[in-house]
Formats: sequence, structure tokens, C-alpha cells
Amino acid sequence: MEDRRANILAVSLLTALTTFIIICRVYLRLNKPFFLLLGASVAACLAVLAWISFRHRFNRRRKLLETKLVSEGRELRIEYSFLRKIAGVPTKFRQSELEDATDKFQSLIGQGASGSVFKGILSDGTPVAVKRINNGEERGDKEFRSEVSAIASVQHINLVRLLGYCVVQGGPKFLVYDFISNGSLANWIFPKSESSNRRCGGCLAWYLRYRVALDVAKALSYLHQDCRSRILHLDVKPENILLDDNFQAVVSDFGLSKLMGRDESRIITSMRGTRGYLAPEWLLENGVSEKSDIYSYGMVLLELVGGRRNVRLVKTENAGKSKTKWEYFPKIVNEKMKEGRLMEIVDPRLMEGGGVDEREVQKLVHVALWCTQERTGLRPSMNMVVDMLGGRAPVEEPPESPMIIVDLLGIDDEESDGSRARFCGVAPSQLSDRRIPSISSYSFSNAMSILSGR
Ligand SMILES: Nc1ncnc2c1ncn2[C@@H]1O[C@H](COP(=O)(O)OP(=O)(O)OP(=O)(O)O)[C@@H](O)[C@H]1O
Repeated sequence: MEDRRANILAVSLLTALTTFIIICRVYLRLNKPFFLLLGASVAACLAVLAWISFRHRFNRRRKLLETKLVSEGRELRIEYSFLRKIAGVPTKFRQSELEDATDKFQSLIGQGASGSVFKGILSDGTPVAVKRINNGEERGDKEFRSEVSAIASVQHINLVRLLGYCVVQGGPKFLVYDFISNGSLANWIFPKSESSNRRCGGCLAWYLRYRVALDVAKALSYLHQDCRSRILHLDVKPENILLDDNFQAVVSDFGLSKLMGRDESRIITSMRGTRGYLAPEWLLENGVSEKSDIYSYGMVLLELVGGRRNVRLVKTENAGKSKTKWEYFPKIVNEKMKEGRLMEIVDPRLMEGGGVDEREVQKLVHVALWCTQERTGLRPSMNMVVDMLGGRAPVEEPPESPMIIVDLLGIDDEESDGSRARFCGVAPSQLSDRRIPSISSYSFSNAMSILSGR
């Protein structure tokens, strides 16, 4: 367009000059001024033409350079995002991208202690779960940092993938994960009344429960044994185990996780986790280790087999009076094991449908009871659990565990609806002060002395 305009201008100038010369020659008959004028006009025309040609060449080179830069930039961006993807480095998203992806946070799929989770689709078609961490919550900030630092560096088929994050100055923070279509394990093992926020769910078949147990063990074994620094998850529970469209288990929610050096045997940290899954050593103020995850895993295994919460409030009738009392499933399991009637603890919905392998039930229960030993030294490593469940190592009958502390950590007098209270940053002394007066049947100090003698 600019070139055409330059050509028209040059032609017009030459036409004007020729007309001018003819007029001068015919009407003015001036020789000297005529040639002076002619010289000046030709010089002016040449200057204009030279300028136009220079501009023309300059523009052409600029355009060429721009096109080259754009295509190189695009190639670099593609290469960069490809490298990020294969290296698993999370992308930094803009808030507007996440608003577009989630249609302005329309579709809520879950709610946790630190924020809400929404379903979304990225511009390249990838389905995602976007966790919005509430603004201004110190706990939220901590969880955001823990999550990014722990999960950004790990890659495992049974761990949720953190695709990216978004930080808005003075605003909320976002974490973007792969969308795991079948929601949490809680929705698939507990009856509807015992799992809140139910979006999808049902009764998970036995063979899938066994596979989930193995998948979670592999994920934890990777975190504990195969990463540069040991990663302690510290909030293993059915709500944090998601199921993909093939019912493969994916461990999620690293908000409470901690890194532990390979040369450390335990770390001191504030109390974190969820009631019902907390290992007894949380009460001793001398640290936790990967064995605390193993304990929580054992508790999940029992729930997986029984299709019920480990701790729940039950109504009893006594002399016409209805009373409520806490029922503790691991103790029931222990008793049934002693009586040789393990099948009685299996989820009754599964027993109706059949397909439950008795040997597998025994294996899962034995592994669970090894994992939930109150003395950490007796609990197997997660590697060992993978071998036991995979049939590469024998599973011996576990010793009887006194299960004294479990009640202290599992029961909360203030909650009667079965909902789980979650700790983050609570000092153990705060918990014990609040709990002891209400636990009349056990002596707290007695329990502590048993635990200390591990
Ligand atoms: N990547 C995901 N894909 C699909 N659903 C997800 C994903 N992440 C989380 N969810 C859903 O959102 C729910 C809430 O997740 P979130 O991790 O925030 O909280 P939680 O684990 O339930 O509770 P808390 O954080 O208090 O322990 C989950 O239980 C699950 O149903």
C-alpha cells in the first residue's frame, strides 16, 4: 500500500515537472532562470525518489525481520512449552486465562479447608481442576507454597500433575491440576450419607479396591523412597485419593506436605492432618517421619475394606433410652481377626454382589494392621507394602496393637455429624489439653509412655 502511494507520488512529481518545463519554455522563454529552475527541480525530484526508494527498502527489510522474529518467537514458545511439559515444570497462568477456562468459576467440584476446586478447560482443550486458595489466609499461603514446592518436582502415574499456578498480587492464588474425572475415593467406598460434597460415586468393586490400595502404596513409596528429598504427604485420606476414568488411583492435595532430608530420621513440625488418620506419634512432640503417612495409609486400607469410616458415632438403645457412642472400626477388625471371622468386616454391599476374594481381604487387613502399629518401628516401609500387595513378599499375621492413642486422635466430641476435622499448624499440646478431660477410659500419660518406648 505504501509502495503504491510512493510510486504515484513519484509519477505525479515527474508529470508536474515536465508540465512546468513546457510552460516555462513556451510562455516565459527564459533561458538562465529556466535552467536554474530545471536543475533545482531535477535535484528535488531525485532526492524525493532516493528517499522513497530508501523508505521502500527499509520497510521491506523491517517487515521481513518482523515476520522472521514472529515465527522464531512462535517456534521458541512452542519449544519452551513442550520442554516445560516434558520436564513437568508448572506453567504460570494469567487470572484471565483461568477465568476463561472455568467460565468465571462456574462449576464447583469440591471444597476443602483452604479453598474451592472448579472444573475448567484450557484453551488447548485440556480439562483441568482449578483450586482457588482463599485470599488473606496465612494457612492458604503456606499450603500454596508447600504444594508447589513438593509436587512441582515429582512425576508419577499415581500422583496428580500440577499443570500450573497463578498468583495475583493482593488477590487469590490458584493451582491448576489435571482433571481427574471420577472424583475422590471417599465417594466410591462410603455410602452417600458418609461422604460429603458428592459429585459422582457408587460402590467400588472389590478388584478395583485392591488395585487402588496398590496404586496408593506405589505413589507413597515413590514419595518416600525415590525422590531426591523424602516427601511426606501428611494428609493421606480417601478424600485426597482421586480416581481417573479407568479407576486408577491418583494421590492429590500436597498442601500439608513436608520435605525431609535423606539423612534425617524424623522432622519436627506443627500438627497437621485429618482426625481419624493421624498417627499416634503426632502427640509426642519429638517428630514425625514417613511412618506417619504409612499409618494414615493403613487407616485408609481398613476403610477401603469395610466401606465405612474408622471412627463413627452410633446410636444404641439401652432400657428404652437411646444413646450415642463412638465406634472404632480398627478395634472391631482386631477382634474379628482373632476370632477368624474377617469376612464379617467387609463392606456389606460387596458381600451381596460377590466377587470378594477372601485371601485378598486377609492380605489387605494384615497389611493395614501392620501399618497402623502404634510403634513406628513395627510399621513396614511403603516399598515393603508394595511388595506384599503385589505378591512378592509374604504377609505375616500382625501383632495385636494396644490401640490406645487412636481414640485420642480419632474422636472429636464437638463433631457429631461424622465430618472430619482437619489440623494445620496445631501444637500437639493444644490438642491434648482439649482432648484429655473428655477421654475418661484412657490415661493420656499412660498412652504416652507406651508410645515413647518404641
Ligand atoms: N485434580 C482434581 N480433579 C478432580 N477433582 C478434584 C481434583 N482435585 C480436587 N478435586 C475434588 O475437589 C475436592 C476438594 O479438594 P481439596 O484438595 O481442596 O480438599 P479436600 O482434600 O477434600 O479437603 P482438605 O483440603 O480440607 O483436606 C476433592 O475431594 C475432589 O473431589
